[in-house]
Amino acid sequence: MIKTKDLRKTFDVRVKRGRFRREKRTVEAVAGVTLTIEPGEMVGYIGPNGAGKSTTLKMLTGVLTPSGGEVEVCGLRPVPQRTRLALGIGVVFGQRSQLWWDLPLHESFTLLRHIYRVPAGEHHARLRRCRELLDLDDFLDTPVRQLSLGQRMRGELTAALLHGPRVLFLDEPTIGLDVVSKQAVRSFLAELGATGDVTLVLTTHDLADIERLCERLVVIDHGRVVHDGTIEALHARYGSRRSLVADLAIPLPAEFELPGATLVDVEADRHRVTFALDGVTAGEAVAELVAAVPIRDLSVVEPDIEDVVARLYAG
Ligand SMILES: Nc1ncnc2c1ncn2[C@@H]1O[C@H](COP(=O)(O)OP(=O)(O)OP(=O)(O)O)[C@@H](O)[C@H]1O
Repeated sequence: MIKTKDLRKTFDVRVKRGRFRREKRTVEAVAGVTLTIEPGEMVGYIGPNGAGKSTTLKMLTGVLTPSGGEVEVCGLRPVPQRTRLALGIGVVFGQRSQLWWDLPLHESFTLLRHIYRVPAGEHHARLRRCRELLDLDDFLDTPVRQLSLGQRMRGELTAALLHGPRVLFLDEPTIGLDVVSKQAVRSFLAELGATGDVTLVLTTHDLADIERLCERLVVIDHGRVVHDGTIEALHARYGSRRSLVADLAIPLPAEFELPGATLVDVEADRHRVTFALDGVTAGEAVAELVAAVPIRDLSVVEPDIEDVVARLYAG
């Protein structure tokens, strides 16, 4: 569905040198990205500020002409075939709007139907689905400029989907949303992704979006791909482990050892112990611990995606 080979984008910028001189400098925003994304995949495309994410998305959507390499989306070359590509893709940029500010939301949707020449039946069926899943009915008659950010974002998602795109590009779709709106947007996207009809490419700094939605994570830094795989593979690469946290009824005996796990923390006052599970399942570890000491409470903590991604960015 999406293919890039050694995709590159450079920008020529003028930087100040001394009081009067300006020097030309070339910024390599995307420095050779090779990717294949299959139909129906949900891919998180992340990286630190300035890594080249937006520039990549702009080349995939035909907004920017690549400086080098190859790119194909829905079997089309994005820049020369931009008009045809527009029929096959939907785009949501959290910071920008594709709606008409002075029109009620439903009129924006009607305009989009005419622009994309969507048959009335298809339009109404898709709109009905979005209205149900995104709870649009309370504000369909409200002018876009009066919508809250959460309401507008639900409108943006609908607008991006009404022509039935095969690929949806999302750039920070949950930025600035409160927890309830974030959950609504994430659930909607999860449901959309589960149908397998739409390929999702999601760029975000909110890693909870990625954890909830994306099996595959592509991490870019300084314009280059530094990880392409599952979140689990990233954890494995950095040796991040699950932990077993247990509140004990009595202190842990000094001689106690848990094979395949490492004791990483003891909070003396609460008799709370934390083991990193290196080579043992949570079930085996619990069984060993219960046999040795009475336990009041316990939990298994998954490795934190923020930690592992921060380590990747730092590296
Ligand atoms: N039009 C432009 N002219 C000059 N340099 C640019 C232009 N657009 C982007 N850049 C530079 O290219 C690099 C990548 O920018 P890009 O916006 O793609 O990063 P990003 O990963 O989307 O960052 P962020 O997470 O902050 O949005 C940055 O160094 C940026 O300054």
